[in-house]
Amino acid sequence: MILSIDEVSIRNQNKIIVDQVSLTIREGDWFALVGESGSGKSLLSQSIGQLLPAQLQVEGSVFFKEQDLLKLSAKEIRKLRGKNVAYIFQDYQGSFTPFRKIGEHFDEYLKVHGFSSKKLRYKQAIEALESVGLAEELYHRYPFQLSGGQLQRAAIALALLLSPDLVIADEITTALDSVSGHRVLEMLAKRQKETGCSILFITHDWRVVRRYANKLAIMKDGKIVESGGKHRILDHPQHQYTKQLIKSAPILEKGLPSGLDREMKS
Ligand SMILES: Nc1ncnc2c1ncn2[C@@H]1O[C@H](COP(=O)(O)OP(=O)(O)OP(=O)(O)O)[C@@H](O)[C@H]1O
Repeated sequence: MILSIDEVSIRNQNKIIVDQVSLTIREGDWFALVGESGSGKSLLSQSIGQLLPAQLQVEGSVFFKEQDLLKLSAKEIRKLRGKNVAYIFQDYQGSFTPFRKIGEHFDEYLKVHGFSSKKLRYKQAIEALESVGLAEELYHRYPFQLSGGQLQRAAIALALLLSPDLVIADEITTALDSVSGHRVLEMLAKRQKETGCSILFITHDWRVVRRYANKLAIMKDGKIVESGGKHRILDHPQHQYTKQLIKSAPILEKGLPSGLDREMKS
């Protein structure tokens, strides 16, 4: 077991936004978290790395390898983020500082985490870029000189640079066109195979769930209404809300996995 979220609640002054959520992520899982907008998926994922806005309070525990992340000091959680738990966000531009070259981000990240040899840092950065299909020359470019898809792939390379055990990906393809989005996901899947990391994947896209996830949890109004293996949930949804969601995703209702593949590749 990599991560165990136990009865986590998140509240602001007047209401409970996430209500006693529990879920478990195992080694190598691609765990999809789906549900309606505003149900608390992003806040739940931010609570794992203590990234919640200061005005929100969190209760419960988040065990990562027997360590309760919610109890770590600011310094301890900073050390863990990136090295053990890495985030990729929808806003790929926000992952990079506009006036610093792509390579400088990799260099700095490695330096902070104790890689003292400049030559080795360069080698590792180039390998990381190449692992997501990006050429060496992109190391020397500024973020604005890359396309959205290239930037998001660079963000994946950066997130996976230190081989984290868990990658939290929050709607990472929403801002991309479908071809670039597909490429980004294929690269993430390839890197997952290579590194064996687990992925907590927040999405609205059922085609992505169908294609990549092995586990699934459905969130509504701050609660998990159903969770389990992907096939069990897609083929035999129990909760009324899950049934509704699946029904409103026409590609799933038709039950055409091969049709799905055609669409994803077009
Ligand atoms: N900083 C904040 N302070 C107070 N409430 C917030 C804050 N951030 C988000 N919320 C509220 O908490 C609820 C859950 O937000 P969250 O972003 O986690 O939803 P989500 O399920 O990720 O939605 P989406 O799929 O649209 O991204 C929403 O009602 C949102 O308005």
